Amino acid sequence: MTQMTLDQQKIRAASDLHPTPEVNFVYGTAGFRMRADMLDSVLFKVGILAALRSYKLNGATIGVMITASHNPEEDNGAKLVDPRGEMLEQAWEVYATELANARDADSILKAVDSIVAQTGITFDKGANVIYGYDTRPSCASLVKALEDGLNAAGAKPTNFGLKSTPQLHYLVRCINTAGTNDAYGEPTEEGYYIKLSEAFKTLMKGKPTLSPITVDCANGVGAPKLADFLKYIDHDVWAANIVNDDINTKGKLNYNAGADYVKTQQKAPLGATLAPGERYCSFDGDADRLVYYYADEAGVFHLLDGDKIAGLAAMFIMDLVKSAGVDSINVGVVQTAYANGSSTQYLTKQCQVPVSCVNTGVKHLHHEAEKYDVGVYFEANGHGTVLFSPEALNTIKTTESKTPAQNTALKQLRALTELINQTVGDALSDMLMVEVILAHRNWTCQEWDQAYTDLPNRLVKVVVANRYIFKTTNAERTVVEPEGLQAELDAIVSKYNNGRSFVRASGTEDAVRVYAEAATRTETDYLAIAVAQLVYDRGGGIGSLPSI
Ligand SMILES: CC(=O)N[C@H]1[C@@H](OP(=O)(O)O)O[C@H](CO)[C@@H](O)[C@@H]1O
Ligand SMILES: [Mg+2]
Repeated sequence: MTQMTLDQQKIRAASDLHPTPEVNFVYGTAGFRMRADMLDSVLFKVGILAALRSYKLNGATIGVMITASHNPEEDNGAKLVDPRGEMLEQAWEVYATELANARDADSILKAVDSIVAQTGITFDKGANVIYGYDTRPSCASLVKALEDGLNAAGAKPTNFGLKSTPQLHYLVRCINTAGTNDAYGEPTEEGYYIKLSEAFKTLMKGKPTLSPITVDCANGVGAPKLADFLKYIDHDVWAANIVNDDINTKGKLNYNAGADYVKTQQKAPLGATLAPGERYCSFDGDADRLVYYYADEAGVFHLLDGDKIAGLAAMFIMDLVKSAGVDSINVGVVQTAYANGSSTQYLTKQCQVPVSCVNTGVKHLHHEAEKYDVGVYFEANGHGTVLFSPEALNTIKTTESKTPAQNTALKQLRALTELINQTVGDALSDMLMVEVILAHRNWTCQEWDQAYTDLPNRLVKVVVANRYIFKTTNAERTVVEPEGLQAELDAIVSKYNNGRSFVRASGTEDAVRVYAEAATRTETDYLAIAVAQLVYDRGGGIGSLPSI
């Protein structure tokens, strides 16, 4: 039944059951994320907010994903998903933060009223919210808090159960596009597997069978979901060994495993012994990030991160676009300042692909990627995807082939648009894309890695009294405050061959991040520590600094 207004009494009564602790909550880069035992009130309010967002959009289905991605098991979090499967519109992040910090029923109702007034919400079309959660033990009680919020605000809730983050994004888009020209797929988990597996099989047709890949699932939701996906693929076409698939033992989630661990530690996860010549990859805890790696003949570990995946994808798509005779489609790559300098050089100089650099955070990359016909975006940490514009999709769909070769290329391009999850970075879909490209190129990881050599790089965290005094511009590559800091930084950087360094306040941790790269490992370490020292001195550093 639809309603014309919110039931204030209901919200008041329910909010008494979810008291707000004295914590400053922020809807940040990745939604709300912190220790799970602090999040009960937050989830209750996320329920209210998701309902409001749906009312605002005339009953379009909104998603809520309960996860803390690669964070330790004791953390949890929540992110809202907009109707096309995208991240919540930025203006609403402010409302999320306001509501989360309203400490009693009166303040909650006041915050709700203010959101309703500011955004011009009407209630007559009702509200629909779907939600899913990862494998964390805290999810069960947080789901209850979320449901209380949804019910109090009069939304129709649908529990989709255990899901990877990208699966939830997929479902939201499918539900909202069902029955339109733009229908994204069957709004079920099975529909997701069918869409991906059919496209994958089309792309693998006639290509050499790859040796089985080993997939580290960080003991997270990716493990059962990948196992489910495998049921749709004939073992002779493609096979994967799943490691770190224990989602039931306490303390194992993300522990010394997963994409974030492999990227930051630059080593293989627990449970994977690298055999030279074989392929390995890691998902993160909610299966939206992916990195590859391998060992060379000498047993040395090599990482193929988001930058490498972006390069591989961009080159492949450019070639395919040419073979399909749709060269009018332009391909661009979007990176952040954390992209390795060698990757940017390779893309711009060697491949002649336009590259944009934007602020950290997937939403920034996603929006920039929408400006290209085909926008390939990846953070170095392995979160990313490829977006095809509606015009590009239309061209790919309607172009008629003149030769068998063109016909095959067009079919493959169409399948690629189905294989790639266009809503958000998706470890499973991205992995299948990489596997397809390696099969088409007949490449090993080592051959893929030959495109360029990463510059040695180092990421250092500096804890300071107040990280927000560090303000940046130029896609976070230039510091504007504290005044004069950039000049000092430049002076340091100029002493190193191929040196590059920048500093910015983290959006997810209470620290300033220092990134440095240079021609050699030693130079990189010295540069990183010198810049970290500068930040420490200017920012009133706390605790000890990492050493060389
Ligand atoms: C250097 C780095 O990896 N930063 C990460 C990290 O953001 P920070 O704002 O740097 O804390 O978490 C974000 C959310 O997961 C991710 O998008 C981003 O790439
Ligand atoms: Mg994640």
